[in-house]
Amino acid sequence: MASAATPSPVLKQPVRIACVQLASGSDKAANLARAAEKVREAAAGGAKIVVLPECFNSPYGCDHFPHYAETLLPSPPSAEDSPSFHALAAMARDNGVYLIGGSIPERETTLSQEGAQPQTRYYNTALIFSPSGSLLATHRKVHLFDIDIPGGITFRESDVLSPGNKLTVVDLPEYGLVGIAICYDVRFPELATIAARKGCFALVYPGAFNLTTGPLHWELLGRARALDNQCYVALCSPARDMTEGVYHAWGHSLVVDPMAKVIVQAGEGEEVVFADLDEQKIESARSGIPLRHQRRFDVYPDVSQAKVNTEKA
Ligand SMILES: NC(=O)CCC(=O)C(=O)O
Repeated sequence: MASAATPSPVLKQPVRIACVQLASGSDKAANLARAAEKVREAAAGGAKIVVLPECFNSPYGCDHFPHYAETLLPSPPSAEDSPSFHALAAMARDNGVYLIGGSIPERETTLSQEGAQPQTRYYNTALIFSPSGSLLATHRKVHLFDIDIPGGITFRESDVLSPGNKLTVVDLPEYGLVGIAICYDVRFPELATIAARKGCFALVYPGAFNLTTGPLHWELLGRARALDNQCYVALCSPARDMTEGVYHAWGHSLVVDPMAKVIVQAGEGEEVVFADLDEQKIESARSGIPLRHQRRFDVYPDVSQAKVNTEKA
C-alpha cells in the first residue's frame, strides 16, 4: 500500500504509445482516410494511446484554417458539421485505442448580444477520444504561433485564430493523467509544469514545427519539458512534404523518457513510431533526482497552486 514514503504511481500500468507522422495534403477526405489507415497500423503494432499531428486534416496555414474549419458545438456535432470529429471517434472505437486526434481548425459562431451579428471565431483544437469512441476532452491551442525570424520564417496564427483559455489534463482511467497542448504551447514551461504537478505521466503535443526552428528547438523542447517534469513527453508532427504548400513541417516525431532521453524519433517522411512507457522509469528518475522534495516555494511561488482554468472550452 502506498505511504508518504512510497508515492502512488502516476502511470498505473505499462502502455505503448504511437505517434503517427502523417503525410496529409489538401484533400480532407483523403487525409481522414489516410489517418484511419495509420491509426489501424499503430493499433496493430500494440499501441493503446495513438497521437496524430497538428492540423492533420488540412494543410497548415492561415489561408487554409477557415476553409477546413469544422463546427464542434453542439456536441456531438453532425457528420456534415464535423466529418473529422466523426472520423476520429470511429478510429478510436474501431481500434480500441485512446486517440489524441492531433488538431483541426475549429469554427465557433456565437451571437454575443440579442440582435447582434453572429461572430465567428477560429481555433486550433485537439480532440481526445476514448477507446469506445466518446469524446473525453478538447484542447484549444493556448499560445498562438506568432513569430518573425528575418531570413527564416514569419507566421501569425493570430491573424485568423483565437487562443484557447484553459489547461487540458485528460484522465485515461486504466493508465492515468495525460497533459495535452499543441505545438507552440510546448515553449511555455508553465503549462507543462502545472499539468505534471497535477499528476500527469505524459505530456503530449501534436505539433508542426518548421525548417527554421525545427532543427534548433524541436527535440530540445521535448527533452526540456521531460527534464523539467520528470515525465514522458511525446511530440507528433506531420510528415515533411516539399511538394505541397508553403509550410514545410520538420517531422521528427519523438517520445522522450523521464530522464530526458529520446526513446524513439522519426525521420522526415511518413512513419509510425512506438514507445513503451512504464511507471518504474518515472519513479527512478524522481527518486534519483528528487526535485519533488527540493522545491523552494518559500523562494518562488508554486505555479501549480495558482487558480488554473481547466473548464471545458
Ligand atoms: N505550429 C506551430 O505552433 C509551430 C511552432 C514552431 O514552429 C515553433 O518554432 O515554435
